[in-house]
Amino acid sequence: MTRYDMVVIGSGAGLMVLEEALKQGLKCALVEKSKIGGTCLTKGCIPSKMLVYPADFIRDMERAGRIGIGVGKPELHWDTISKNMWEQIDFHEKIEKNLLSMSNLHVYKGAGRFTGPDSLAVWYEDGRPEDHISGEKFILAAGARSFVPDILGLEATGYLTSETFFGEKFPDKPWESLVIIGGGAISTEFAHIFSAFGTKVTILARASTILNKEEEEIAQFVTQQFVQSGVEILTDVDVTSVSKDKYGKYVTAVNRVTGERQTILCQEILIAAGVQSNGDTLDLEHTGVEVDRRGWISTNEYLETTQKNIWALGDLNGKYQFRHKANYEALILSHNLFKAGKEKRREAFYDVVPWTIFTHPQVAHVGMTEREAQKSGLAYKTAKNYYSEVVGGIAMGFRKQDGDNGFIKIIVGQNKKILGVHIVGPQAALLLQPFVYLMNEGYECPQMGTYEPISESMVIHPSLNELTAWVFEKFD
Ligand SMILES: Cc1cc2nc3c(=O)[nH]c(=O)nc-3n(C[C@H](O)[C@H](O)[C@H](O)COP(=O)(O)OP(=O)(O)OC[C@H]3O[C@@H](n4cnc5c(N)ncnc54)[C@H](O)[C@@H]3O)c2cc1C
Ligand SMILES: NC(=O)c1ccc[n+]([C@@H]2O[C@H](COP(=O)([O-])OP(=O)(O)OC[C@H]3O[C@@H](n4cnc5c(N)ncnc54)[C@H](O)[C@@H]3O)[C@@H](O)[C@H]2O)c1
Repeated sequence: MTRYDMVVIGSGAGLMVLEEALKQGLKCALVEKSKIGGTCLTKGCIPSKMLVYPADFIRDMERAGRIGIGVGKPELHWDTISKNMWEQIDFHEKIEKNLLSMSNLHVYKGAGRFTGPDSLAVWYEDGRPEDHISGEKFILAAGARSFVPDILGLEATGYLTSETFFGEKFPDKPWESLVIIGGGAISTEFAHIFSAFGTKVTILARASTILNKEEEEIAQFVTQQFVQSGVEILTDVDVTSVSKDKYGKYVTAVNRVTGERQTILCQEILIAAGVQSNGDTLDLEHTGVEVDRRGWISTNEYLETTQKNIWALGDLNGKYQFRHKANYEALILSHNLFKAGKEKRREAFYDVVPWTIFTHPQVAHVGMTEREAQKSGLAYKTAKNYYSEVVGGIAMGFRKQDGDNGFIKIIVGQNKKILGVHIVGPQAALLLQPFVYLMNEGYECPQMGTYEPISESMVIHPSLNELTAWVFEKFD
């Protein structure tokens, strides 16, 4: 049995810790059962944004008349759009080649499961005999996978998840109609993409609104914009069954409040009902690693699990599922493992986690919603400003009475402390990011006037903010 100084399971943000370990000259193993690069690169943030941008462009063209530009009906070149997207996904091959050339690293392309607190079996899909390895330290970065609700007829009818969409079920052309089950981030990004590409989209959401983690006014605003663009939204519904015949797929949903039943005919069904931990694939019962009742691995502020030689980061610990959050944790862990003495260890904080839903209009979020501020009992005040109130927005064609006139809403506590910021409209991610830096100043970053609030903050991924924030990593 080969023994390693460090074994990393999962090649998303896990790669960042691995790279640091390799730089230190440690003998390392990487265990990855799928494409190297993880969800973000191969089936998440990056390929989805290669589709979002063309969809944004179509929506901008549609409103160009307001600023005095005439354009014809946009023509969709699906081959070009798909090619650009697959080029990004295929980057995993380059990363793998590079890793394979490293002398102090062995890459195991299989599924890892613990056989003891410091030993792992690697199982291969192609039937090769298992490998057995052991390690001094283990980094769990195995992420999460789509949660598929138990719906009558679903398996027999067939459906997509983000994993199969960015895989074997990628369509030859946009569907004529699509039902999306779920009303969160994936749902609203895919609804934007495919409605702009001409697909008739219906969203079936269990909650009383789509985007139910967002500021209520913003969820309503996006709902109105979607309806305006022809997206049908049914909220408060339970999907009870699906079936198919020669005309297509049928999705039946029952309103949880009124009991009304509705059946929708569509060409394809996308499940976007949240994610579940991949912790259950790791046979953690052979270790002392504790998981919570939903299977997320419990970690403390140092990303330590309850087993002293095992750390966990990213989606797997259930604390916000964003790539920039996983990166933040990977940097903290690398620092603590390789650069710090015990007393100088960095702690992970989750008070200032920003995100952007790249739907249309874009939605950006950091800190508390007003409802959360109310619940907290803190004294607070709010303020709103609309795109139509500033020349930049007016020049983009926004007027007070326009239905798509987006806004920023801030929630501020005592002593001018920023509690929450929510933006809906063009470039929301870019507009939000400075608030993230401010919210971190004097908290994560003790000295004022340095670039630390930028370099130490989470930077919304994948947004153009990375252009300005990552420059601090490029010193000669
Ligand atoms: C469609 C979509 C769009 C998204 N868009 C955004 C976005 O715009 N911005 C954003 O910040 N986040 C986005 N996310 C979320 C983001 O992708 C995740 O938060 C992030 O990738 C998590 O990184 P990770 O390193 O924790 O896990 P992952 O990147 O998921 O890596 C885990 C890896 O572990 C492997 N693995 C799992 N179990 C085992 C095992 N037993 N043995 C071996 N290997 C194993 C998996 O194959 C996987 O490659 C999106 C997600 C999806 C699905
Ligand atoms: N731009 C981004 O940062 C981005 C984009 C896409 C995905 N993501 C991440 O990926 C993860 C997965 O995205 P997601 O959209 O699947 O999850 P999500 O948690 O954002 O949304 C899931 C939604 O589905 C609803 N739901 C659950 N079960 C349902 C059912 N049976 N029927 C109808 N609705 C149901 C939930 O109420 C929830 O609103 C998220 O955690 C998110 O953080 C991020």
